[in-house]
Amino acid sequence: MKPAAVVVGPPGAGKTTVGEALAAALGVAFRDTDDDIVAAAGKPISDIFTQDGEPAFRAAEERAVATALAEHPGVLSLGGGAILSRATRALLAGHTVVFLNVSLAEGVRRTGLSTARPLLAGINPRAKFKELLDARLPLYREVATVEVSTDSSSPEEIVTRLVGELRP
Ligand SMILES: Nc1ncnc2c1ncn2[C@@H]1O[C@H](COP(=O)(O)OP(=O)(O)OP(=O)(O)O)[C@@H](O)[C@H]1O
Ligand SMILES: O=C(O)C1=C[C@@H](O)[C@@H](O)[C@H](O)C1
Ligand SMILES: [Mg+2]
Repeated sequence: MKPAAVVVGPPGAGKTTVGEALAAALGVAFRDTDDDIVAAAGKPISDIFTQDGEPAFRAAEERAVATALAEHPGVLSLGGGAILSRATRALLAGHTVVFLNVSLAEGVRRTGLSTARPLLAGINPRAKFKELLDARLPLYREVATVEVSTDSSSPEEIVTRLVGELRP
C-alpha cells in the first residue's frame, strides 16, 4: 500500500510540522524517515554525520526511504536531502509527493535556532542553505506532484489547502 502523501523539501520547510498535522487531518499515521534512520543507528543524525560520514548517512537514508515507501500507508516525510539520490527519485514516480517550498530568508530564520542539522552547523549557514536550495530545487520539482510555498502560510492553512488538493 502506498503512502497517502510523501512530503519533501528543504530543512525548515515544515516537513515534520505540516506532515504530522496533515496525517492528523487525514486520520492516518505519520512517519519520518529521519526518525527511522536514528532508530536503526541508535544515535542522532549529527553523530552519524560526524562518526560515519555523509555517504554512510545517505546510504542508510536510501534504505529507509525504500522500506517506508513500501510499507507505510499514511503520511511520510523524507529527510531534506533524500531526493539527492537518483534511486530514491525513481522510486517516488507514481506517488503523491508534496513539495513544501521555503525561501532562503525564511528557511535560514526557521533553522537558525537549532544545532541539530549537521549540514547547517558551519560558520556560514546562510551560504550553505543557498547552496542546498540551488542544487535541490530542480530535484524537489522533479519528484513533486504538488508544490506549496510555506513562507506566508501557517501550518494549519497549508494543511487545509493540501487536504483539498489531495482528495481523490
Ligand atoms: N508554515 C510555517 N510557518 C511558520 N513556521 C513554520 C512553518 N512550518 C514550520 N515552521 C517552523 O519551522 C521550524 C522547522 O519546522 P520543521 O521541523 O517541521 O521542518 P522540517 O522540514 O521537518 O526540517 P528538517 O528538514 O530539519 O527535518 C519549526 O520551528 C516549525 O515550528
Ligand atoms: O537537508 C539535508 O541534507 C538533511 C536534512 C535533515 O532532514 C536530515 O536528513 C539531515 O540532517 C540531512
Ligand atoms: Mg523534520
